[in-house]
Amino acid sequence: MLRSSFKTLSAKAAAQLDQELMSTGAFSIDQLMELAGLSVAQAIYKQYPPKKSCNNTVLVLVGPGNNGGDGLVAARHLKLWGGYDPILYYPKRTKNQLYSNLVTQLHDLDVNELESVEDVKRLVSVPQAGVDLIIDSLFGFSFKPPIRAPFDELIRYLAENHDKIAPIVSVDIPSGWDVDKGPTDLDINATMLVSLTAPKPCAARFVDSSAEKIHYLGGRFINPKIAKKYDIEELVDLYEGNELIVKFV
Ligand SMILES: NC(=O)C1=CN([C@@H]2O[C@H](COP(=O)(O)OP(=O)(O)OC[C@H]3O[C@@H](n4cnc5c(N)ncnc54)[C@H](O)[C@@H]3O)[C@@H](O)[C@H]2O)[C@H](O)CC1
Ligand SMILES: [K+]
Repeated sequence: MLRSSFKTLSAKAAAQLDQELMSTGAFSIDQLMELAGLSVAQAIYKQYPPKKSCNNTVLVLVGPGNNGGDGLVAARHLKLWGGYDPILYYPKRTKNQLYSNLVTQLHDLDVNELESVEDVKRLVSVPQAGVDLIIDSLFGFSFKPPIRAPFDELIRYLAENHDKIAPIVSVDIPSGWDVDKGPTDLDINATMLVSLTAPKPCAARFVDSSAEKIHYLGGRFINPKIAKKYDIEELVDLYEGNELIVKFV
C-alpha cells in the first residue's frame, strides 16, 4: 500500500463505527482497547526494538479517554515483554473501573508515575539517561481543538523542544491535531503514528509532512461486513497471516 494513498475514516465515521462494534457488534470496550493497545506495543517493538545500550525508558502520556486506555494497555505489554521500562504521566483520570484496573495492572508490574508537567519536562530533557521513546496516548478521534489545560502546556513543551527529545509515537491521532483537518498551531511533532481500525484524514497530512514519518495500521478487529459498510475493505485486506499490524511503505 502506497504510504500516502489509503482509505480514511472521518472523526464522525470513526466514532460511529466504534459505537457499532460495541452495540450490534457485541464487543466490549475492554476487548477493543486490549487489541488496540497490543497493536501499538507491537508496532513499537517492530520499529524501536529494545536496545542493549540504554534503559529503553518509555514515557507514556495518558489522556482522559479511550486513547489514554490504549496507551495504558501498550505500556503493560511493553513491560511484560521485557527490555522496556515504561513510566506514566496520567494527569486527568476518569472515574471508571476500566482505567483503574489498567493502572492497578501496571502498578503490579512496578510501573511508576510522574506527578507533574514539571517532572515530565525534567525527565525528557536529560540527555541520554532520560527518556528513549514517548508514547502520545493523550487524545484520539474525539478530540476537538483548541486544547485545554493541563495538556496545552505539555504539548507546547513537546512541540517547542522536539529536536531535543526522544521520538514520539502517536496513538491514532497526533494529539492536538484536528482529526479531520490536521495540524493546529500546537504540533506535537510525532515521528510515528499508529492508526487504529483505519487512518483518520489527518494521517494523510502526517505522512505528507515528511518522508521520514512512520505510519502503521493496527486494531485488527473489523469483520468483513463492517469493513464493507465503512468502505475500508482494502485496509483490512492489508494484514498478512496472524499479523496485528501493517506498516505503510
Ligand atoms: N474502534 C477503534 O478504533 C477503537 C479505538 N479506541 C481508541 O479510542 C479513541 C477514542 O476514544 P474516546 O474516549 O472517544 O476519546 P479520546 O480518547 O479521543 O478523548 C476524549 C477525552 O478528551 C477530552 N477532550 C476532548 N477535546 C479536548 C480538548 N480540546 N482539550 C482537553 N481535553 C479534550 C474529552 O473531554 C474526553 O475526556 C480512539 O482514538 C482510539 O485511540 C478504543 O480503545 C478501542 C476501539
Ligand atoms: K494520540
